[in-house]
Parts: sequence; structure tokens; C-alpha cells
Amino acid sequence: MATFVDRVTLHLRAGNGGHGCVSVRREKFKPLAGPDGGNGGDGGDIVLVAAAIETTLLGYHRRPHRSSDNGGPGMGDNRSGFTGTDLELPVPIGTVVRDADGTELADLTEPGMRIVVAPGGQGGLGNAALATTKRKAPGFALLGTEGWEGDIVLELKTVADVALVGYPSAGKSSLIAAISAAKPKIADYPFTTLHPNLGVVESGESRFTVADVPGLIEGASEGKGLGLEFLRHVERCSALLHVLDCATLEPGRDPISDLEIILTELAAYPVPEGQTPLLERPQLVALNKVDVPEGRDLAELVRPELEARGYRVFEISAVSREGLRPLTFALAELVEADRTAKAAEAVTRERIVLRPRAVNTEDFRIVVEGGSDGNLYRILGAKPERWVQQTDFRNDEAVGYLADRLAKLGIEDKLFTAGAVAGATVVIGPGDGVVFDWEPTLTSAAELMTAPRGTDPRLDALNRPSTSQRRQSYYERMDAKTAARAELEAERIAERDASRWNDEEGDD
Ligand SMILES: Nc1nc2c(ncn2[C@@H]2O[C@H](COP(=O)(O)OP(=O)(O)OP(=O)(O)O)[C@@H](O)[C@H]2O)c(=O)[nH]1
Ligand SMILES: [Mg+2]
Repeated sequence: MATFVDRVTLHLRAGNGGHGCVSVRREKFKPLAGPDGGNGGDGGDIVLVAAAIETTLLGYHRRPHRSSDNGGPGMGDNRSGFTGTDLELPVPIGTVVRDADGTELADLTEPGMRIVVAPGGQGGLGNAALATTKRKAPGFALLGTEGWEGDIVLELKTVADVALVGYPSAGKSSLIAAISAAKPKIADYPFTTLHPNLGVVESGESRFTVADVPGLIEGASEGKGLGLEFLRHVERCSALLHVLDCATLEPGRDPISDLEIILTELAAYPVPEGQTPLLERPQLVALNKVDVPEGRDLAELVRPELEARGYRVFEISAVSREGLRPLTFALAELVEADRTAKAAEAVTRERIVLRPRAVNTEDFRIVVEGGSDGNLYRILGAKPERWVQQTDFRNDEAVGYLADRLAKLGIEDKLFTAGAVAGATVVIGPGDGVVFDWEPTLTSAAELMTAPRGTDPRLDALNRPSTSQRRQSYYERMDAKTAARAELEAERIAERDASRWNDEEGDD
């Protein structure tokens, strides 16, 4: 049996940002005419767009790996890298987007609704953009950051006004083929229908959509047959039409018991919060296959019983098209009534807003891990993690720039308050991250603040000599000087004596 595709996991990889460029402008007579390295381009986003022409997620089932373009690297002469093109993935209307943990990100119910599921990486700044009055010619550029990579789950729930529910082979597909232009597969074996078929029915003034869904059997709400895959489609319909088979040859089955089993399954299906439980929606009953003589007899037999339960009952034949007009009129009435009610409600209901991913209000936080001695301080936060990605660790200047940025964010102060000491291991980012041995600046404000009252670590750190010590060393220096001078004098005298001796000798 083919798999039923209405739920697919996409493996996405958004484009990386291009690296910034380090370049120095050269002119005749001006070989070092300032930095001119351009910025890297941003990587392309991956965007889901609700499109009316898409009806299934089949294409994604076959090709679940999708990626968008990388940004181009910056170049000399202030040329920026090209921006990676966004990848737009059309999905059917009614697609629910979840992240890998199952949290709902968006519900694409209107055509044209868009959600960026995988943002592309940021292009790195070139050295021209990093130049300041203090750092006139940066010898480094920022690296592009990586695009988002991960899994997204798409789930399609058919959006239709009426859902046809019933046992396999009850004639649901035959019925939708008879009342609309839909051409579903019809065959006399169960589970012919694996994908929901949508049909547009025109009845008098009104138009509405009908969904023919896979057959439902006992235990479906626990996942039997096509189970939950099926029920998910029913979730959005405003009315249900029970299609009951009056001509089944299967022993032990009759329209009433079929209906009861299906009602039990529908009752057991948990609808999401805020939606009407399935059985509280308007329901009609169609007794199908009355073109078969036994079918008509059975239909007439069960009709009073069903009516006694409060259902409007229609005897129909999808094959001979008998009784279809009254049925479509009745459905149109239900749908129109529901639409009027919803239109009134929509005025008060808040608009659907696509929320961006949660953004940390604080820039970073420090988590202390490990035992009491070998403590490890982990810094988590979008900014520091991005900055680390942007740093080319082979370039000292770039590392220095990173240190400046981290200090400006106040990370050093927070490390002190968290109890870090010089030499402590600091990791930026989750997992292995980037590991540093922390060398604090001694005069940081935090250190002064956290020191006990009345002390100043700066005084402890420097071993300033006392006055007497300084005087002592002065004398020592002076003594040494006198001694050196005396020595020099003695040498000179010795030299003079020696030369005189030589002269005398020469005279001989
Ligand atoms: N005689 C008669 N046969 C019908 C009628 N409606 C459907 N059938 C037959 O019943 C069989 C099943 O019809 P389908 O329309 O495929 O049934 P279904 O409910 O869509 O079945 P699944 O997709 O498996 O759930 C086919 O052989 C149809 O020809 C009817 O009104 N009269
Ligand atoms: Mg079918």
C-alpha cells in the first residue's frame, strides 16, 4: 500500500552568509590608500508559501532535502558579495508547520501566507566597514554566519466545508465524483482512497468544497487503518456527511452499526483546543447504493431509526445519481449557515499573526557547569554565539575584536559575578562551542565592585616599595656609582703609569 502523504519532515539547510573581504586599496604613489574590502552577501532564506494550486505534500515526500543559496564573499574595491536567493517552497493551504519538537510555528490557512522557516546566514563585514577613526586599517574581516539547518514538519489538514466519512467502499469517492468535477479513484476494494480528494460542488447559488477522505474503520482513533491520518482531515470541515453502505455483503455489517462505530471513532479523536469537537458539528446521513434492490429495502428499513436519532436522512445512489439533488441542497444550506456564523465571529477574532522565532530579551546568560574545582562557564546567547561564528581565529586582530565586543556586552562583569577566576574555562555556545582560558583585565569595574569593602585589588596586585626601601635602593645605586667611578679612576692611573713606563723604555 502506498504511504499516505499528508505529513512530511523536511530537512532544510539555509544558505550561509558570505565572508567579508580584507583588502587594501592601492593607487599610484599611494600604495596603502585605506581598506576597501567589501561585505559578504547574506545567505538565502527558506520560505514556505501557502499556494492554492498545491494540493498535496507529495513533492516534499519525494524530495525532503531542500537548501537555499549561499551568499557570495565580499571582494576588493568595496564590492559586496551577492545575496543568496531565497528558496520559496509552495505548500497547500491548510498546512501546519511544526519544528522538530512538535511546537506549532504557523498554520497556513490563507493563500499567500508566508513563513521563513530557515533564515539564511548573515554576510560578514569587510574590512572597509570595520574601519573606525581608531582602527583605520583593520587587518581582518568578519566571517559569514551559517544558515539555519534542521528539520521542519509539515502536516496537511484538508480545508473543506463538508467531509464525507464512512467505511471503506461505502461509496464516498463515487459520491464526490457524482456531485463534483473531481475524478478520484473508485474501486471495490477497501482503502482505495489514500489521499483526500477535494471537489467543488455547485448547488443553486452556493458553492462549497467536499473532501472525500480515506475510509474509516473501528480503532481508527487509535491509529488503525489510515486512522489518525484520516481524522486529521476531518478536523477542519464545518459539516460531516455520513455515507452508509446499504449493499455491503460483509457479514455482521449494517448501516446502523457502521454509523455507531464511526461515531465512536469521531468522538475519540481529540481536536485541537478552540475547535468544535467533531460530533458537535452538523451531520447528515446518506444511505448509499439504493440502486441495488436489497440496498433500497435495507435503506427503507433503517431510515425511521436514523430519523429517530435526529439525523436528516437521504437515500441516494452514486451510480444512478438518484437523490443527489436534495442532498446537495441540504449540504449547501448547512454550509451557508456555518459561513454566516463564522463571518460574524471573524470580526471579533484576532488576526492571525506570524510570530518570528522567540528572541532572547537578554543578550546572553552564563551557565556554570561542572564540579566545584574544575568549573566551566558557558555563555549562551544569540549575539555572542554569532560573533564567535564571525571570528577568524587564525587572525589575532579578529580575535582581539571579538574580545572587545564581548567585553562591551558586559560578559566580563557577569563572569566575575558568577565567580570565575583568571584561568577559568569559558565556553561560548552550546555543545563543544569555542573554548577559552579566561584572562580578565585586572582593573575591571566588576572586580572592584565584588572585592570586599575597603580593599582595592589594584593595591594588592602591585608590590609598591615603601619609602625606606626606595631610599635604601637609592643609596645602593649611589654607592655602586661611587665604587664604579673609583674603579675607573684607578684604571686610568694605572694606564698613565704604564704609558710613562713605555715612553721611558722607548727613549732608550
Ligand atoms: N451499486 C452501487 N455501487 C456503488 C455505489 N457507490 C459506490 N459503489 C461501488 O462501491 C465500490 C467502492 O466505491 P468507492 O467510491 O471507491 O468507495 P469509497 O468509500 O471511496 O472507498 P475507500 O476509498 O476504500 O474508502 C465501487 O466498486 C463502486 O462502484 C452505488 O451507489 N451503487
Ligand atoms: Mg474512496
